[in-house]
Amino acid sequence: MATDVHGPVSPAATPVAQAVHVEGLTRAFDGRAVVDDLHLDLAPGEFVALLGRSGCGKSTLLRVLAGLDRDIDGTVMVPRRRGVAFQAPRLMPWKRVWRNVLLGLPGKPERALAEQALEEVGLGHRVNAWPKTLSGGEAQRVSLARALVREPDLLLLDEPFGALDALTRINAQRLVGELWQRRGCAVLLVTHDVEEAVLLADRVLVMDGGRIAHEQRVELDRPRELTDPRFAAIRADLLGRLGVTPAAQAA
Ligand SMILES: Nc1ncnc2c1ncn2[C@@H]1O[C@H](COP(=O)(O)OP(=O)(O)OP(=O)(O)O)[C@@H](O)[C@H]1O
Repeated sequence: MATDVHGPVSPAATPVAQAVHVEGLTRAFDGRAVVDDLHLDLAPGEFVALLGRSGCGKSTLLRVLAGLDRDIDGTVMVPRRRGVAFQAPRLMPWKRVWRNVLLGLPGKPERALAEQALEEVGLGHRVNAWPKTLSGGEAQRVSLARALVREPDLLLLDEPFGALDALTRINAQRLVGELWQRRGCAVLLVTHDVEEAVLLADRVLVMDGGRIAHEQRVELDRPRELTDPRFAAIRADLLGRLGVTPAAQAA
């Protein structure tokens, strides 16, 4: 796996067999460290969800891992092949769907690549559509196809289902779970939704104070059942760590 390194490489950070290796990462804005001496490793093919209160630095961390923000201290090692999808699909309205999927790829990529990726997200019939004719869920799937067309070893998802209605969201979650199992890439999913995190991830991280404050492995078989008491227990524990009281959970 070809690796990108941002920041100085410390002797300890020789290319370990990890999809992500972060050592002592700090990102400050106006003298305030939003990410503060953070350490993080993701194994190849591991699905990790990242939770945390609003403003705790999740998106900042994701942008650094995506290589969109390099104004950092510490060391970040990530695969060269990365795909990113954000809450807003960020499609270019003047380009047809297939061209949006190929956006930013080097050289002159074949249209067939976009068609394949769109097929994979269930949008084979929308290849020629204009973005404005897509539903919110479809636009989000185009954005996923754009991430997949890069054959990523690491998929970075920043609340990709945040703006979707409940039913579309459930379908999108299922799709991401299937894509992950088929592709075998590592995934880091930033979400506010504890249930979504426990449903999809091998490991759930809670960020607080600019660091990973808690880590929870989810060792339940897939597909996971919301009604499984073990699921409910993990969910309740994570909600508690996010400051949601048992009374509020029951409401
Ligand atoms: N470019 C920037 N300039 C100044 N401050 C910033 C910048 N980007 C982020 N911040 C600040 O960093 C903090 C963390 O922001 P970030 O978006 O990473 O949080 P988050 O955990 O993703 O929040 P949310 O869950 O609400 O999306 C916030 O206080 C935010 O205002």
